[in-house]
Amino acid sequence: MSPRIVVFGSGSVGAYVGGALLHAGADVMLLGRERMQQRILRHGLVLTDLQQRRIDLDAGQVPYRLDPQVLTEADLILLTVKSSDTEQAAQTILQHARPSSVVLSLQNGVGNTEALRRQLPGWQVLGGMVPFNVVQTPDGRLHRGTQGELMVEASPQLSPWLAHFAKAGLPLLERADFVAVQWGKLLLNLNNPLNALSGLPLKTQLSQRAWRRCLALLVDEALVTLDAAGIVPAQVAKIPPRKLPLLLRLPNWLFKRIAAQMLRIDPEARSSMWEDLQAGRRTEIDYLNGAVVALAASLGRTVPANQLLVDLVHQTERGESGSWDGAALWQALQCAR
Ligand SMILES: NC(=O)C1=CN([C@@H]2O[C@H](COP(=O)(O)OP(=O)(O)OC[C@H]3O[C@@H](n4cnc5c(N)ncnc54)[C@H](OP(=O)(O)O)[C@@H]3O)[C@@H](O)[C@H]2O)C=CC1
Ligand SMILES: CC(C)(CO)C(=O)C(=O)O
Repeated sequence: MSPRIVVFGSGSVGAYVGGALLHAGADVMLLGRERMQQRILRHGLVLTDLQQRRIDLDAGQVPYRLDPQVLTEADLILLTVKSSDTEQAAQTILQHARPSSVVLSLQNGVGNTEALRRQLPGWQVLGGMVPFNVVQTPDGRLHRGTQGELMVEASPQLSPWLAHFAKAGLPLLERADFVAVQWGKLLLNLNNPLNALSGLPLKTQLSQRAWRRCLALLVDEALVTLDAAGIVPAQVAKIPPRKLPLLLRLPNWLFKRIAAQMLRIDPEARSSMWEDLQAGRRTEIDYLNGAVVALAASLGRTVPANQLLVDLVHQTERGESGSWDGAALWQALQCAR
């Protein structure tokens, strides 16, 4: 019997990765909530990407479960809940899964693997990083709108699954410097609140210099903080972290020529935080820009631009604030500094 994968928290990323593995013949169970189950019952599981690839799975072919009991059969648990659900998910794993199962977090943020290790002492917990974007489209697809390869913390425990991921078109790039990878990804995720507050698709938002200047400020603050903490972020995209602020500040015509890679984004793509605000869910702001605020505070420093974004997103979660335009936010960030 081939080892079983359970994707715990099968929303945008989980159902996309799980669906691709299922299509490639892996033994996969999707564990999630009613919202995604209903979507799959209505539309099937349809995966598309910016290279026009399409996978169509009928609802009957997709084992989507709501009962965490399925964790008892898991050899590999792919954790894809949002960061605020990690602690509860760890308790559920502890209650139902076998301690011999491997837990691979595919979440954003720098604290999830540590939180899991704290709550699952003695378990094999590994970090993973999803570089690409997945959105749920109104016509029922899960659409991957950007490129990049999955990175995972190097471990022999993953060897039974490497071939399955490769066959699914999602090869796992093993990295020994995983904390650096997580911080490298977090620098890119500093754009999540900007994208969410702009209400614009990622490509449109990043095409506007005002928004890029806001992002450059957030990245500047994070880089200074990481330097002070002795953390060197890894390069996880085409552009090295240190060059990012300079490139982001370029005028539109030059940015489009020099950083064309950054705009190789499907017009449909939006950040996961935009999806959260649309669905009226709690966002991951405390785990993204909030992680920079917390690291700075631990060093007796402040990062006013990132702090302002944390505050604005919380206001928006409470319905006290709406969307912004880039120039107005740029002004507000300048005032905050
Ligand atoms: N979307 C993207 O493009 C990317 C996302 N990521 C990261 O991946 C992680 C997942 O993001 P994403 O897929 O967008 O999030 P989603 O909110 O789309 O998916 C998470 C799913 O987990 C479900 N869930 C939460 N708790 C439980 C539980 N206890 N039992 C069962 N199901 C549960 C949620 O249900 P419900 O909503 O009903 O609560 C939801 O369907 C995040 O850390 C995100 O930052 C990384 C790269 C790209
Ligand atoms: C891929 C990326 C950076 C897209 O914004 C993301 O991680 C997210 O939406 O959470």
